[in-house]
Amino acid sequence: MTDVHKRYGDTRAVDGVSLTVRRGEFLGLLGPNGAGKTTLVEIMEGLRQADAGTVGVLGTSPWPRNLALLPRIGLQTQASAFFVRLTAREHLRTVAALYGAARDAAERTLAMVGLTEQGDTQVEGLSGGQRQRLAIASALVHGPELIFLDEPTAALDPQARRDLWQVLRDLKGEGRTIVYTTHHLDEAETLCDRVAIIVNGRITALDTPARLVAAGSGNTRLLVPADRLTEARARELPGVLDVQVDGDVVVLETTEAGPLLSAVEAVAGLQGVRTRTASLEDVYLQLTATGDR
Ligand SMILES: Nc1ncnc2c1ncn2[C@@H]1O[C@H](COP(=O)(O)OP(=O)(O)OP(=O)(O)O)[C@@H](O)[C@H]1O
Repeated sequence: MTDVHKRYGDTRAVDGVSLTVRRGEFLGLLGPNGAGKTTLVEIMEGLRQADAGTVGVLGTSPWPRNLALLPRIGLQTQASAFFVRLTAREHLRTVAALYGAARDAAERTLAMVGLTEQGDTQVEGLSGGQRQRLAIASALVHGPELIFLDEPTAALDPQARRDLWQVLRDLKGEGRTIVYTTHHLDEAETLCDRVAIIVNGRITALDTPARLVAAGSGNTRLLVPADRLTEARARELPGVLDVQVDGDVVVLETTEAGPLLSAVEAVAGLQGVRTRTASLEDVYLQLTATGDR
């Protein structure tokens, strides 16, 4: 897409975005609530019309609504619709039939998202996380080339989240293209080939997680139990750039971890002290700190 704009009244939800997703790529869209991620994805999906700019999906235009694209893309949105009176299996078979997918596709996809045991449960009797997995299954059942997932792991418990990561890795391994939004930065760092950080309708960073982290702050953080070091005392230590109290730890930021560790050892001892190098979350917080929320 090139120079895409979308306004709602005075709100510039998408404000001049140019972005190319490569085939087989796993692209993460990150950004604060209201940054414009969903609007951007809905434009790519053909669910919303851009005010300006050009959009191409799998070599064709998604708007006006392009029926030929539907079998080739899979969508899971934050407001996925279900046939609530059907069982999970019946729901998925119905979706599979709508797309003309192979007969065994529903069963395979149920297993893929770990819902085989819930196959005979009515959709309205599924838990929030199970419904979310069914929504993901509905996006995948017809084997689409391009998959859009909007916060797919939001309602999932830690084990289900890890299981879905594996499903996503397998899909990528099959050569499928995945565009997904998430607020889990650890997840984006592990899964995505590239991430785009969106603030106020604009892409403020777009690169591999490793390069974004390397280009961000190279600072190291020392985490010291708060019962052993006060914030004021921490600020007096040599080489400390910043101090923050985060629950029961004092976080000291420095470029020179060695001398600071020695100073911390002298005043507080090293028991329970941890170090943490920069992560995608640190870069994200830096880039989004000045954005209006
Ligand atoms: N249908 C709409 N009508 C009016 N304003 C809208 C509409 N949809 C979104 N907006 C506004 O556009 C901006 C971008 O919203 P969008 O849902 O795209 O953000 P998002 O990044 O997906 O947020 P979240 O992380 O909360 O899902 C917000 O300010 C939102 O209030």
